[in-house]
Amino acid sequence: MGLETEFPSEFQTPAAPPTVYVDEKEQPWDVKQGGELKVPESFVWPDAMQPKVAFNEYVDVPLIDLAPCHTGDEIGIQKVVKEVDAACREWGAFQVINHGIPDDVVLRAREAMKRVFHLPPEIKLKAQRDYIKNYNGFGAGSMLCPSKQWSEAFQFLMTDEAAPAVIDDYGERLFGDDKEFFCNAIKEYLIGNDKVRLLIWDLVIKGLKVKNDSFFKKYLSGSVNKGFRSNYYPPCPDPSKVVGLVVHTDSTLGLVQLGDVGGYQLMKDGVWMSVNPRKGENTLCINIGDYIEVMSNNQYKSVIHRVVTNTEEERISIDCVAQPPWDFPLSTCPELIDEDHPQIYKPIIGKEYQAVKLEGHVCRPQKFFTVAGDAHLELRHAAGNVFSSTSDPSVVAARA
Ligand SMILES: O=C(O)CCC(=O)C(=O)O
Ligand SMILES: [Fe+2]
Repeated sequence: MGLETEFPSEFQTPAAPPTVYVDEKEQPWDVKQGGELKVPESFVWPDAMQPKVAFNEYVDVPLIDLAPCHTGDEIGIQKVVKEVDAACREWGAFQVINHGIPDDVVLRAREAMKRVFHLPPEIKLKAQRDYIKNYNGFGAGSMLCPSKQWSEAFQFLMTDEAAPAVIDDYGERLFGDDKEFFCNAIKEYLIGNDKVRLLIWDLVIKGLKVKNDSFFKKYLSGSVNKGFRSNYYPPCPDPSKVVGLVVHTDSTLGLVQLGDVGGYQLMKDGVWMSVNPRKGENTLCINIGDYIEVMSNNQYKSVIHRVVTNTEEERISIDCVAQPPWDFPLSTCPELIDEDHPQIYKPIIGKEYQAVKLEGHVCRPQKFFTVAGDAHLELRHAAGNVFSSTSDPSVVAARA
């Protein structure tokens, strides 16, 4: 079945799709060497890029209670706006409770994804990622990273109108006649996420004190593409040598359900920190993303993050995003540019921006569109991300 949301034709010839583990007979995490589970050599990352902070050396990122936004308590809402504003400026990420997605909806979505990731490779192959058309389906952790990550992911990007058919199609391929649980769980979860996204978006506009909010509102109007992405990180015999998900920033506002197991790490002031997933508390982790960083003239930060693994427990996360059509002109809100706050970013079309990311510049590709040229390149290196292109020697070494 054709999916409505396809990449523009410029994207349809990616240089080389990364390895898709699901097409191998055995998954790397199940391969025994001499009777013991070991990390295959091809998964070992260069020293400088190996994670040094453990999955459970937790820090608390700002935790914001959204309850007042549901009761309409004006004083409470003002407090939430201030908290969100401070978190976006300092961290680029925060966790929320009382976001409005009921516990049982979250649990069903998580259970559905657990069933998906536990399917045998030959079934997953039926939903293999389509690297030519739209990057939807099953595949290696990050499609932006040519090195092997200790994870796999299932994702799709689609318009609201296309969503039910896309989900039914994947349900059929993965579960046949038993697809109902999966389909209902994912559809319900997406509806819940839409409401939270609009709420956060509103708080962002209030926090930035923008008088004419149409600049921001345009972003989420019209034929918006919704993205669903679930990541699976199996236990790893040696987490110090591998990367679960490569260092990156999210393009757009991301609502990440971190699950109960640590592993999500963000970088703040040049230091990696493991975010406490707050087991059992029904939180969402909000990543501000690059687009809002650009729209806000760098007042709100797009958080640099990655995922590390552990030896004991598998980890599943679910990340939902929304983005305007590919020809959306990404630019800075005119109200947020003045003498004291000169424009940081050149305007760019959404698809050009994505093309830069897909080329392998996986983390804050600012060098391509800051007014000041290369000024922000340092950041990528500070994040330990030395991928500047797929011909980068360290990448080639890591792939060999
Ligand atoms: O697995 C996680 O916790 C985060 C996943 C993530 O960063 C992503 O899907 O962009
Ligand atoms: Fe991310």
